[in-house]
Amino acid sequence: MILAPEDCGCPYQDPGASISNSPICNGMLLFMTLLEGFVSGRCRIAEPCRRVVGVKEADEEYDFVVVGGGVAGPIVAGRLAENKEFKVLLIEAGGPDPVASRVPSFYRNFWNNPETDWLYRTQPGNFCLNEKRKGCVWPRGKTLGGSAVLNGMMYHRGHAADYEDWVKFGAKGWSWTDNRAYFDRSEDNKQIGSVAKSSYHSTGGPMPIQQFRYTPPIVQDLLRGINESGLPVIDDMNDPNTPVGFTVAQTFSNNGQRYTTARAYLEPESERKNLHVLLEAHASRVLFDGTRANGVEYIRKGERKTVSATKEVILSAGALNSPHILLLSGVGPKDTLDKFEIPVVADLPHVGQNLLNHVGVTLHFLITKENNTQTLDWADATEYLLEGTGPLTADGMTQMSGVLYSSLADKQREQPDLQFFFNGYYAECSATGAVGEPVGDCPQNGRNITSNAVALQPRSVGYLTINSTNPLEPPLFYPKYFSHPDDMVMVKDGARYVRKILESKTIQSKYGVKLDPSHTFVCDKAGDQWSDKWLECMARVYTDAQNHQQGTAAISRVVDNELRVFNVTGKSFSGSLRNRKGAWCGSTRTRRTTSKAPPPSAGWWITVVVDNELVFNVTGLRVIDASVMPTLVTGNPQGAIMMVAERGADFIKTDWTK
Ligand SMILES: Cc1cc2nc3c(=O)[nH]c(=O)nc-3n(C[C@H](O)[C@H](O)[C@H](O)COP(=O)(O)OP(=O)(O)OC[C@H]3O[C@@H](n4cnc5c(N)ncnc54)[C@H](O)[C@@H]3O)c2cc1C
Repeated sequence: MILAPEDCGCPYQDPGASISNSPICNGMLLFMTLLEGFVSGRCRIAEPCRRVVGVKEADEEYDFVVVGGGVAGPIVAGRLAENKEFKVLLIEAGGPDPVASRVPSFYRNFWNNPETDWLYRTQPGNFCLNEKRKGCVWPRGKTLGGSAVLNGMMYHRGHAADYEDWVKFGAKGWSWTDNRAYFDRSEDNKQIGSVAKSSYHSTGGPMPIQQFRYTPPIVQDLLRGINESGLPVIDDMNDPNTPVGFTVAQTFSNNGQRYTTARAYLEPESERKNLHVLLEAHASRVLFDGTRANGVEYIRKGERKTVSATKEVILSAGALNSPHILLLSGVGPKDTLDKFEIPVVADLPHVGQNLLNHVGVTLHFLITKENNTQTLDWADATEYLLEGTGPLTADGMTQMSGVLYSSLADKQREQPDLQFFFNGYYAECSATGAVGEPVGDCPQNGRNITSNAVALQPRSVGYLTINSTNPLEPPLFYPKYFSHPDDMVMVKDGARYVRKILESKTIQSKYGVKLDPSHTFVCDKAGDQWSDKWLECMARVYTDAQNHQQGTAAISRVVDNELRVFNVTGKSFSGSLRNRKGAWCGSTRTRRTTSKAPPPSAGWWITVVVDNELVFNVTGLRVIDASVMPTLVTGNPQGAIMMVAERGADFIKTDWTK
């Protein structure tokens, strides 16, 4: 019965990138291809009638052009298109949201796949040394849905103190209280009254939030072990009354399926005619008339094309790509632009700076009381296809997380600076679907799991820059991990908590967990296991470069409080930002400036009084994504990025509906 595709009442649509290319299931083509075919044949998963597959070609002109269909872009485009007067284009470099990625257990199947991942790596340094000095791997989603197609789906809003830090950084009007309504606007919490309380969650937004339908037994045992270790077990990481503790996280999911913002906020072109989605279109630069952004150049099927934006261009290409596009467009540090002979539109020294990311150590363990077998089998696959339940509805141990204070944390602020992740028991691959199929060709005693201890407030700050003017050549990423000694202190503190948990009575008696010698041997000479020196060696070799990059076009450095790109050029000044009618519309700032920009030819602008002279901002250009978040949120960032996108869309709508 499960073999036959269902009749969904709409023609079959492109299912997007396939898991058959997944490097993680190398050599398991037959079973994985069959399973994927069955998944694509289920109406409630593939939803062909609701599928966004993109327009064949873009029109010549739109009111708004949004670049990047990841987490932020679909929210911005979807919210703008709610106004029927606006004509909106969303440009995405990758293809459609892969249907198979809706199966939560295929969490890792789209990593390292050139069809869905930008395949980024950092520049090498004294970290990620297991990668043979080639830097760290940074998976980044290249598909409609963006990095949310590759991510662990954990929903976290951060802590109130995070947004106090934003305000301290200069992001006026971005406190927890200011942001709260926009978190609420996006959320449709399915567990209010059980796991979540209505006082800090909401319903009715486009994004479904809930725990997965399946939790592997080891997760419950880990929570028992955590309790035995005297560490807190809590219901909800978003409850401000329990700022630290471990739990089964709530996720961006519904009915056993992953939800991206592309799925939650976009509708097919047939239903929303004023929103076009252009897929497989790589935006190469923003086009300007003077300092006014008026379009985007993109590369599609090997051809360079342009599209006009009569009102605004919005960059939502993520913290690694939005600054890249800015630099290629002549918005960035003048010396860099001069070096590559890119005409300077705005000398903004902070573009690409302030590259922040959580960082930690991955510790490898063996469960000695179990064999290393595949978690995915026919029975689980059938259960998922027929009932929408079972191990395929979850991402194994990844659904569990916790946050704690390191020895450096300021507990008064209730801002934890450590986060913990656990990995294993993924129902992601199988060659035959047989129960108990061994993992790999060489049978091994002991199941592999890992745990990560991560610093949420690292002091090391990186940067990115360009290596060429070729838009298809990736930027250079310098994360500068562990360049500040505090970061290592936090990571070591975290690793010791992991030890405590995995050495707890329940975990030892049921699973017999021990460190995996095939990984620890590298640091044998550094010192005794768990000693300071050994931990430092482990952190530098098995660096956990998280995927929470933020800050590269930060509010108050690159964009103003309403996410408009600055172009304050001229002399040092201290003045107020006013609109054409003279109304005050922004905070005063003082900065060194170099040259004067010509007035924009059309559209709105903000004037700035500079020693009695008038200069004009870059107009018609905003950045709305993780790039603008000036300091790290202490938790998984997608929830906060969604809040930023909701606010950004609101700023634009307010400006253009006056
Ligand atoms: C493996 C992994 C696990 C994660 N786990 C979690 C988690 O559990 N919870 C959580 O909250 N966060 C998690 N994150 C982080 C989260 O996914 C990101 O922070 C978030 O997706 C960033 O959103 P964004 O909109 O800024 O960028 P993205 O989601 O990366 O979207 C950017 C989009 O722009 C497109 N794009 C880029 N350049 C161009 C161009 N030149 N032209 C056209 N399009 C372009 C990209 O293809 C992409 O679709 C994880 C991330 C990864 C990679």
